[in-house]
Amino acid sequence: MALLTATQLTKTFGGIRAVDAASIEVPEGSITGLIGPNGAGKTTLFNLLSMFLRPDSGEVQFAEEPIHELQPHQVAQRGLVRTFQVARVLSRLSVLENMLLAAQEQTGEKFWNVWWRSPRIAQEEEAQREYAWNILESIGLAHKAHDYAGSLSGGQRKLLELGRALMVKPRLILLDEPAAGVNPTLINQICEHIQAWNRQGITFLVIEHNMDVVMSLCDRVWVMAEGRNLASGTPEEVQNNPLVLEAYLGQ
Ligand SMILES: Nc1ncnc2c1ncn2[C@@H]1O[C@H](COP(=O)(O)OP(=O)(O)OP(=O)(O)O)[C@@H](O)[C@H]1O
Repeated sequence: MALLTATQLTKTFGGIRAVDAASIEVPEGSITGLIGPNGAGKTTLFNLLSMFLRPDSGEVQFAEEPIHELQPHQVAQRGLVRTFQVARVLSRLSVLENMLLAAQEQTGEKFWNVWWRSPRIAQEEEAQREYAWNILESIGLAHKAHDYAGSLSGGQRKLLELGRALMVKPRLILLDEPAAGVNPTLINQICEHIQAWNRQGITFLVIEHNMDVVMSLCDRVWVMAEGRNLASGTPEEVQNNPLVLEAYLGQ
């Protein structure tokens, strides 16, 4: 079953058609890849899928419901969250505080709920704290919980972004370049964490330029070029597709 389906999405910026009638399907339980040369429209497509940008036209269905009229926090409440190419961690807060804030930020929780601590809210906060610890342990960041997020390496920030996305117990995570700027050892660890969470039932759509990562991680890959769909198939099919090679070489 498709968990996410986008049909004929278009987005223009001034004269530039960043996404041009592009479609994509993400099967439930999959790790699906999204690749394409620089400027192909991948990040813009992510923004459209998570409602950070509104499409000029086209439709997005998540869990069989249309979501293209919703706000990003409403999309997150339904279980679709995204990470960013440049990790959006708050450097002057601790790793644990970043985790705790993520759930509130992503689901649009009201500010007064955060400081007006009724016993029920205090209890929920305790449960969230425990959940955050469990995630930090599972992604190997528990020993950094009380360090400033600003002191983390690029790869650890990417892990923290993954952790923050996991805080809202999502069904689907859109991961924007999880391996970019990360050292090879940590790339392997990030891949293992993604696979482990996938086995626990979370679906992933991953933008990635590192082809080794795409090949080892993804069940199926969609290729974009100049805002449009170019190809889709298994990683091997896509890698051997002459159109795909041409799009990359022509860059
Ligand atoms: N806010 C914006 N205003 C104007 N043009 C934009 C905007 N966002 C993206 N674009 C343009 O849209 C096109 C697609 O950009 P996008 O960032 O989606 O590509 P990408 O495939 O994610 O590229 P990369 O792999 O380099 O991150 C590019 O030509 C880009 O310059």
